[in-house]
Amino acid sequence: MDAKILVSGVRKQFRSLPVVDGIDLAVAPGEFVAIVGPSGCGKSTLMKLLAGFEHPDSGSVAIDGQAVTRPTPNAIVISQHGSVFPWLTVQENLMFGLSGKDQAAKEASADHYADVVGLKGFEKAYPHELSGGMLKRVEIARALAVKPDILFMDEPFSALDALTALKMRNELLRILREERHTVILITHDVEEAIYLADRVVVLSPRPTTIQSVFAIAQPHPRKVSQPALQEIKDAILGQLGL
Ligand SMILES: Nc1ncnc2c1ncn2[C@@H]1O[C@H](COP(=O)(O)OP(=O)(O)OP(=O)(O)O)[C@@H](O)[C@H]1O
Repeated sequence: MDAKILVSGVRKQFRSLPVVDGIDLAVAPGEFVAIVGPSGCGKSTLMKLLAGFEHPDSGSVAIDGQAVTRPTPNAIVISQHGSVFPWLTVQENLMFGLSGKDQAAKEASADHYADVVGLKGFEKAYPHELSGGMLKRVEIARALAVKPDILFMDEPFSALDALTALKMRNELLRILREERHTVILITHDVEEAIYLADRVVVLSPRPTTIQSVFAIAQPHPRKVSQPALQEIKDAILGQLGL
């Protein structure tokens, strides 16, 4: 099968600081790949290269066989910082970025995705009336509403409390069962990576390269406490020097 995302020999440095040192990675359509690595190794830089926000010094990134030269509309980035517009209601936030002139169709789509992420009844609420977890849901709904092929998620749940983060993981899996997306997730949380992903890529310290890759074949829902997954977790932590 042709790769959805194909990364070939990608290198990047900022002034004299080498950050990404030759990454090769092929991601299949619909695959969920988690990326873990030591703090500051270059994870976010790699994601920006994949999403077209940064350009490699050498090597290439292709999506559907097309070289990535700038951010493409069929891929959406969800970051830890959040980007919900505080002056717009939930519904207006979800309509933002939808093309077409048909206001009623946009409203219907916004309401559908509010429902998908469990925000039914909050369509007219403003962000300041929502909890942190609900805001994250707005962000995920807004990303899904534009029906992207690829979701780039950079520590999407790291600002949430532990319980909400656990809930959001399950929400994400539920949504992915209904709407197929290719997902690249950057996380510091090895358990989160094992719980969600089909493959976990472990990056080396900066300048980063791929140190190892773990395939996770267990069906969902997974229990990270099961022996096979514990073994993978220990191996990943070992790779990270822990
Ligand atoms: N635009 C930039 N200009 C200069 N240096 C940069 C730029 N972006 C990132 N860097 C540097 O690249 C290195 C890797 O940063 P990056 O954010 O990619 O790491 P990370 O693995 O995502 O970090 P963390 O684990 O802390 O989130 C850091 O030393 C950072 O200072």
